[in-house]
Amino acid sequence: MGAMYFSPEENSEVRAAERVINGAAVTLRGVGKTFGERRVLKGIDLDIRPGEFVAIVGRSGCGKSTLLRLLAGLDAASEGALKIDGSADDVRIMFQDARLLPWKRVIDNVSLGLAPAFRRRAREVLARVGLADRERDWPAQLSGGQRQRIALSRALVHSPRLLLLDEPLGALDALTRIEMQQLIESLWQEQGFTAILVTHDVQEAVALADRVLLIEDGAVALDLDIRLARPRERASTGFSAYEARILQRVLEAPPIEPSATSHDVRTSGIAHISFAI
Ligand SMILES: Nc1ncnc2c1ncn2[C@@H]1O[C@H](COP(=O)(O)OP(=O)(O)OP(=O)(O)O)[C@@H](O)[C@H]1O
Repeated sequence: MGAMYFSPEENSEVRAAERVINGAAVTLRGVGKTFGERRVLKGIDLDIRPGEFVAIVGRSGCGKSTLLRLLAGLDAASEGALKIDGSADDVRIMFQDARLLPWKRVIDNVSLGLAPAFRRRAREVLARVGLADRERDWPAQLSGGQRQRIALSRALVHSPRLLLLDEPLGALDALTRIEMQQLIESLWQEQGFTAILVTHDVQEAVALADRVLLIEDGAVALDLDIRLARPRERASTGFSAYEARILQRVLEAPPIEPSATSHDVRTSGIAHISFAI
């Protein structure tokens, strides 16, 4: 039998089928969030498949972090239902700042909350992110990029089924950022978790995500599948076309008025979050 050739789209689907899928499914129905008079998120319906990599983009203040906080269970929705197929312990979140404990060594930061028997696992994860030799260091002895690798290790040591990433690479220089993107992509491919990444960087969204969501005026204004083979070639025409399309759509949206308030929320339903085992 001759060799089989796949178009980039088909190739991407074949690779997805080969991946270990260990991720949690996420379902949102009519999810909204109101702060005082301001209705930040309105009636969001969303189905995220196990193992999917979703990027969320949108103008500053559109509600990206709010949505992630609801998914992490750090905040409660004001309306609607949010369901994550797994337990609360299956969900981990990573922020722009590493939030390491300065008085604990690297290894102790990574194994925080773990029984001593799991220290070996912490060492394995540190080795995987390339920092095995820094386990006895204090966080202050590390660079920003290294600290984010530690934060990533601290999330991964728990083998999450849903990893939430809130602009985790926002403070890094361009080169470190690309290296970290590659690391996150390969860890996601190896471990099969569902990933939801909030980012201001449309190129980062296209480089990493199966699907890019644009939040605008509190709702999902664009839900776009990225059908490009991995690893993605940033200089390719297909890549640039996706990037241009998303960027153009973001720029079409009117800037968010800081004073904009709205809408009567008194009729909204009861907030609900549940984890199905
Ligand atoms: N705890 C809070 N109390 C009151 N208002 C809040 C709170 N958290 C967020 N908001 C408001 O909700 C809106 C959305 O904020 P959010 O942080 O989700 O935006 P974002 O899209 O992540 O912005 P950025 O890209 O700038 O980080 C903003 O108007 C913000 O002021």
